[in-house]
Amino acid sequence: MLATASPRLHAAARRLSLAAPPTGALPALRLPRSRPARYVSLRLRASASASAATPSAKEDLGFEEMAARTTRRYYMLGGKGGVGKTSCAASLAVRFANSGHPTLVVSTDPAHSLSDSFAQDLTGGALAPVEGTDSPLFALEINPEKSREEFRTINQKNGGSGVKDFMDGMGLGILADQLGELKLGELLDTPPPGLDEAIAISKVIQFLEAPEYSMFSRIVFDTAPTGHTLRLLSLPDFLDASIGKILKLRSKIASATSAIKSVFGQEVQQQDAANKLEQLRERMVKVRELFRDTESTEFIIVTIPTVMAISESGRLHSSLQKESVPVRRLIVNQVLPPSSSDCKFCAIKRKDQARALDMIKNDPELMELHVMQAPLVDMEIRGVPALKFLGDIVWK
Ligand SMILES: Nc1ncnc2c1ncn2[C@@H]1O[C@H](COP(=O)(O)OP(=O)(O)OP(=O)(O)O)[C@@H](O)[C@H]1O
Repeated sequence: MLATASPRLHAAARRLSLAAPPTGALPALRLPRSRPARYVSLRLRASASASAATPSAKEDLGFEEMAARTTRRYYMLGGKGGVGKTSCAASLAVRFANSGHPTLVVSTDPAHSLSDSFAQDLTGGALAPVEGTDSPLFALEINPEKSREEFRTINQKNGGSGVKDFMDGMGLGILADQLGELKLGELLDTPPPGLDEAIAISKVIQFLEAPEYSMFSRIVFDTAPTGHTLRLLSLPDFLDASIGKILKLRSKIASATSAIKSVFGQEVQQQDAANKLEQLRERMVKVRELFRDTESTEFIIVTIPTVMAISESGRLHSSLQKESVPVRRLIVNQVLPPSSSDCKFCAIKRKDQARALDMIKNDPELMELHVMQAPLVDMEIRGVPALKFLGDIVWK
């Protein structure tokens, strides 16, 4: 038998499915119009140490450990496409909000599904309050296209062929070629996958530094599928190195050409572009630091019990370890619960799942993680009541 939701929950889900959120372009990040009326005191337990990147045998990694400490903590949920990252991230956010933490859940996945998950329109690019939790819960879908546009603007100012022609004309072609070798134009024109997500995360970090957002003690990220996340992690080092070189080169060029450029009125523009690049580099460094901060951040891998998904989770885990990103928990979603009356299809499916679950037990890296199983439930998980239902089962 599958994990069964109550008829009331089913009725609530049916009502929500009639109110699908509209889609549309997302404007820039805005502040929420009003603060939530209701605040409940934090029911927090004594502080528990969470500094280890891998769990020790004695460490209790239940939900209490996640809810302990009033200081801000970030949880990034990631994994293969379609395994249930959004459902798990949204259910964790609801669970935090119901245990006393003012919480923000952010989607940086270009294919947003937070709106669908909360059955609420979150497409405005602003923090949207989510109704129905004990403590404030806000949700935010960041538009990766916007981040990309912002990046392209830097390129337009920073020199495509215009700058090269200009430098050629001044006998500075060699330097222009050096710039070309760094593939700056290419990089800026077609930003590498993961860059838009990195910029989106850095934006969230940036605005969370403002005093009006200090109330959020738990930030849950619903990240893009595995490939993007891995590229995002290697991106800061790559950008750090290339932008560093570019800026050095640019200052050499600037000193040689400033007089002539000022005649053409380009000096200010160049400086502005250099500042923006430097700003971007700093932001990327911050994202990298956040991902690696064992005190405040944890990456939770979400998977399903299939050989393919678990193999990919193993690779994701290795890459995260290589990048020193703290990972301690693994969610196996959509597990068929035991049953005494299986149909043939279910019996075969169950055997397949058991084989896949054995892979975790036998994997030297994955076996070290705290494994949580989430059952396959008999309803679509949409809206706060359904997310609470899932969250209470998974986050124990
Ligand atoms: N435990 C579960 N039981 C039943 N249905 C589930 C469960 N977990 C997720 N689902 C359903 O599976 C679908 C995909 O889930 P979700 O959007 O959370 O996945 P995702 O990994 O975020 O997907 P994407 O990679 O496309 O963003 C949704 O329809 C969701 O309701």
